[in-house]
Amino acid sequence: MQLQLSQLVPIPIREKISNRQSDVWLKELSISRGERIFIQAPSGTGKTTFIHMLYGLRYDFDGRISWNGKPLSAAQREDWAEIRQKELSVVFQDLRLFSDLSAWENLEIKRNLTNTVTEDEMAQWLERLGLKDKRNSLGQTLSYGEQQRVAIIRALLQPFQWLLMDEPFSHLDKANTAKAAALIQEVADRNNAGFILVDLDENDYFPYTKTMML
Ligand SMILES: Nc1ncnc2c1ncn2[C@@H]1O[C@H](COP(=O)(O)OP(=O)(O)OP(=O)(O)O)[C@@H](O)[C@H]1O
Repeated sequence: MQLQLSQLVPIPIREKISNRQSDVWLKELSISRGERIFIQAPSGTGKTTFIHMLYGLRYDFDGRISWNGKPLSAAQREDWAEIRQKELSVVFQDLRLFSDLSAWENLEIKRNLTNTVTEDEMAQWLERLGLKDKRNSLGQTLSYGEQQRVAIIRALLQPFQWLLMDEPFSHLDKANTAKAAALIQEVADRNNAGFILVDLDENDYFPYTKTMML
C-alpha cells in the first residue's frame, strides 16, 4: 500500500503553514510500503490534523492523498471500513478507549474483529507492557500512560500495512517507551508493515528509514 501526497495543505492552517519550511505540506511525496517514517513538528503545526487526514477523518484540505494510487476523495464509507480493518491502523493522540470498559474488554473488542492475535498472545503483550495487574481496571481508572499502552496494544490487534502513531509515547517513561517500541517493531515486522510516527522532538525510538519536518 503506497502513500502519495500531492500539494497537500489543511485549509484551516494554510496561512500558518505558508510561513514554514516543510517536507510534507505543499510537496510531492511518495512513501513505499514498509517505510518507517518519523515526522517532527512543534506543537500546533498540524501533526494531529495530518494523521486524521491520512485516516480519512478530515477532508478540509486542498491537494491529494492517494493510497495505492486511489485518491482518498474517491473512497466510499465501505472502502474505509475495509482499509481500516485490514490495511491501516492508528494510535490516536487522544487514545479513544472506552472509559467504562476494562483494559481487557477494550482490547477484546478489537481482537474479535479480526482474530489475527490469540488471546494468549494478547495477554503476553499486556504483561510485556507492564499491564498484567491492570487487565480488569476500567479505562477511566487507568493513568494516561497506562491507557496509552492499552491503545498501542489495541492498534496491533489487526492486520495492517501501515500504522499511524500520534505522539504515542508522550506519557511513558524511557523504560516503558522502549518496551512499547520493541513490541510495535516486532508486530510491524511480522506484518511486513511500515509506520508513520508524528512527534514533537527528535527521538531514537525506532531506526527510521526517513525523517521529515512537517
Ligand atoms: N477544524 C479546525 N478548524 C480550525 N483550526 C483547526 C482545526 N483543527 C485544528 N486546527 C488548528 O490547527 C492547528 C494544528 O492543530 P493540530 O492539533 O493538528 O496540531 P499538532 O501539531 O498535533 O499539535 P500538538 O503537538 O499540540 O498536539 C492548531 O492551531 C489548531 O487550533
